[in-house]
Amino acid sequence: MNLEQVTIDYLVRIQGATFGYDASPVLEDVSLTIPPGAFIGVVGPSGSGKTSLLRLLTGTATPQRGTITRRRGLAVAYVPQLETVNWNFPVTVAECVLMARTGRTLPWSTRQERAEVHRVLGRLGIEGLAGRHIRELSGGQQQRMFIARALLRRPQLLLMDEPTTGVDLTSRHDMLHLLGELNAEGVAILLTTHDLNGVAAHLPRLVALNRTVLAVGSPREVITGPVLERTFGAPVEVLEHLGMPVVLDRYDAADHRASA
Ligand SMILES: Nc1ncnc2c1ncn2[C@@H]1O[C@H](COP(=O)(O)OP(=O)(O)OP(=O)(O)O)[C@@H](O)[C@H]1O
Repeated sequence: MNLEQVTIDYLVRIQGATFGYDASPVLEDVSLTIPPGAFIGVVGPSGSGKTSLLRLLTGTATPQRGTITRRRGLAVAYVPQLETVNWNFPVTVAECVLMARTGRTLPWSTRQERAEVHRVLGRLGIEGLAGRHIRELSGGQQQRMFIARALLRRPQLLLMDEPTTGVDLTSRHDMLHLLGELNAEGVAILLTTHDLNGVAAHLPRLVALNRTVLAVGSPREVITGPVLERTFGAPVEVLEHLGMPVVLDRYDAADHRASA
């Protein structure tokens, strides 16, 4: 075993990365390491660079300064924000999933490819929707379909942009449960979320991002008044409930003070 094999214990490492779409950077001096088995949530306000960070991780964007090192042969899959998808595209769920693998749809697929699509749809509990048009799915089902597409690539790292936006409470809970299972099976996960109480507080590790990484740690270390104020640029009140941090938005905070 050579020295490199001994010391590389990460899937992706970003060091001092600066990135912008034009002259002004949207990410500046970002350093972040994703170890094998990680389950990380990235939190930050709209426009803070969360999607851009995912683009650096997938390799669809390249930093103007700094480096990104990926473990050799790393399989990365990306689940986009639902609102960026053209849901009128005339395909069924099975076809859409299959296209992620082959670029082709059903008439030209092999029996093995179709069997794999059904296996992965079954794994996500949406096998019964295989023949439906993608437009007919609920938000939670659409997310599952995209996770199915991602899993077909057998990723070691799954990147997800806002996986719980537009889904109801039960679907959000099911989604977190599913992601927890995938993570326990060895898939590293990094997702972005706006939902501090419903999603971020339940993840093992968080990154607070606003143009640069402002904090990395457990929810108790990151979901704090000072870190959130630096990240979101406004005072945030944080309580503790059953050992977990709970963020009060201003409206809730006012109610809380009134009833205290
Ligand atoms: N393709 C693009 N061309 C030019 N500017 C872009 C492009 N994509 C994003 N930006 C800008 O880069 C900044 C960071 O955007 P990004 O989408 O990474 O933030 P975000 O944290 O994911 O936001 P949100 O939470 O709203 O999805 C924003 O100011 C945005 O307007």
